[in-house]
Amino acid sequence: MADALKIGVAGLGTVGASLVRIIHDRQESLAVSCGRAIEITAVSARNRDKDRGLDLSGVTWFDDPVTMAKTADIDVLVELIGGAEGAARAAVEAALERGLHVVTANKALLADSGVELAAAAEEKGLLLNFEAAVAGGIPVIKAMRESLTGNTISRVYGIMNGTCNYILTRMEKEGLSFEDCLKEAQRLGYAEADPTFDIEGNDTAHKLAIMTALAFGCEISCDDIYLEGISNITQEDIRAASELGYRIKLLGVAQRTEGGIEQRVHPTMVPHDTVIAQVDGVTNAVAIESDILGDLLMVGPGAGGDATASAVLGDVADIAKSRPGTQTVAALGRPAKSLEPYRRARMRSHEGGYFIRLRVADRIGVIAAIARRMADNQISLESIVQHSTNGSDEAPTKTIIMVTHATTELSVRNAVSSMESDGYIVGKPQVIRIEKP
Ligand SMILES: NC(=O)C1=CN([C@@H]2O[C@H](COP(=O)(O)OP(=O)(O)OC[C@H]3O[C@@H](n4cnc5c(N)ncnc54)[C@H](O)[C@@H]3O)[C@@H](O)[C@H]2O)C=CC1
Ligand SMILES: N[C@@H](CC=O)C(=O)O
Ligand code: NA
Repeated sequence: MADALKIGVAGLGTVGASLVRIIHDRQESLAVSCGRAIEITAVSARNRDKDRGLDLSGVTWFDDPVTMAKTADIDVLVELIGGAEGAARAAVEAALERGLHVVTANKALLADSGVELAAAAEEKGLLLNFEAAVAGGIPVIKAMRESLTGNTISRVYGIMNGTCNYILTRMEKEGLSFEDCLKEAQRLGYAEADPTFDIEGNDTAHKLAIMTALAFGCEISCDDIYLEGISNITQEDIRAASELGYRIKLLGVAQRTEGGIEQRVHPTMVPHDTVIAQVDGVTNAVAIESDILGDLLMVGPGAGGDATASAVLGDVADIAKSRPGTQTVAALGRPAKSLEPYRRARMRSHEGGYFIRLRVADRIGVIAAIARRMADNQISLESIVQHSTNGSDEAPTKTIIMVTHATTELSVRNAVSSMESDGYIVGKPQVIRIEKP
């Protein structure tokens, strides 16, 4: 049997601790599958004294992951710290500089610097593997960068954040509050260290940016993503969606349009009878539409220690099975130098259906005024429903819920802003895009 593959694990939190435990428990079967043993020879985390229930005997401890990357007796750095800057980035850069393969689950880092890191790895014939960075345990990166080679991809979309899907599911099914669901997602190890990244959509944007580069062969451009999170989704929206035959999901969508590549992350209404609408809890789903294969939908665990560690382990195993000089899988599916510049399609040109919920003053002529503003902007309505009077006796209000036929983002923005200027709207209008799989 070949020499053991020596790995150094930086970060022993939710994912790192699961990975160490799994490798320890499955040493023999891994050695058989990979044709060589996988040995953890070094680890680094913030707190050496914390009891993680791990057997770290014979493993060298480093307080500083960068020192580990530069000096430890390892072939692979596994970075499970997180964050686009700081220790995670410095450790990955140091590892590549030193000629070590890298496995990371860090989508924030890849969304920020994936192209540079991919180029650095390729220059040295190293593997930069990051299956866990998108949709946790689901093998979407492997599918995109290997299995779909030769396909022209027209759209990639999906539920890519377990925390948000968990929150939306429990709010809908159990009527729980947003805050309680988020706390539970944190307790279960699904959320990011800063959960705003989850609920405001940044984490989905990081993942989408990586998927866009793989799908369309372009540079990663996370800053160009239209971004809306789920923090202003209310029980009222969830109920209204359900009455109309939809469920609300936080989707990341990247699609080729005449104007360029459209990238957007926002709460989305998906028809109740579609597979993606039925994906609940921490489960993720990624749909890839391509010309040779057709439509592919991958569904599975999107977050959590073991599910994520499974993807990390798969990446490590790929390195164990590879042989020096045969590292041919480019990190972003094609040589980093051949990636095209990202050409952004403007969000205002986005076409689709819209759900619009308005609270309006309950007075004569308001419905007619709303209908006029929609017509002024060439928006055709699929349905308009007026809900019972609310507000106070002195200032009664009612809720209007509209679903539009396909229109443009610009038309909807203009219509809503005209209605706001008309002066009968109370509070902030809610606008949710509809996606038809
Ligand atoms: N938790 C999940 O379900 C998933 C997480 N990820 C990604 O995996 C990575 C790790 O996530 P978690 O395990 O959830 O995070 P975590 O917060 O549970 O663990 C982070 C670990 O990094 C260590 N660390 C932080 N700063 C350090 C420093 N300066 N030096 C040395 N160690 C340091 C901490 O001590 C801790 O052991 C992140 O990039 C995250 O986005 C990806 C997919 C799923
Ligand atoms: N916080 C992320 C973890 C996995 O990427 C999520 O909830 O999906
Ligand atoms: Na994955």
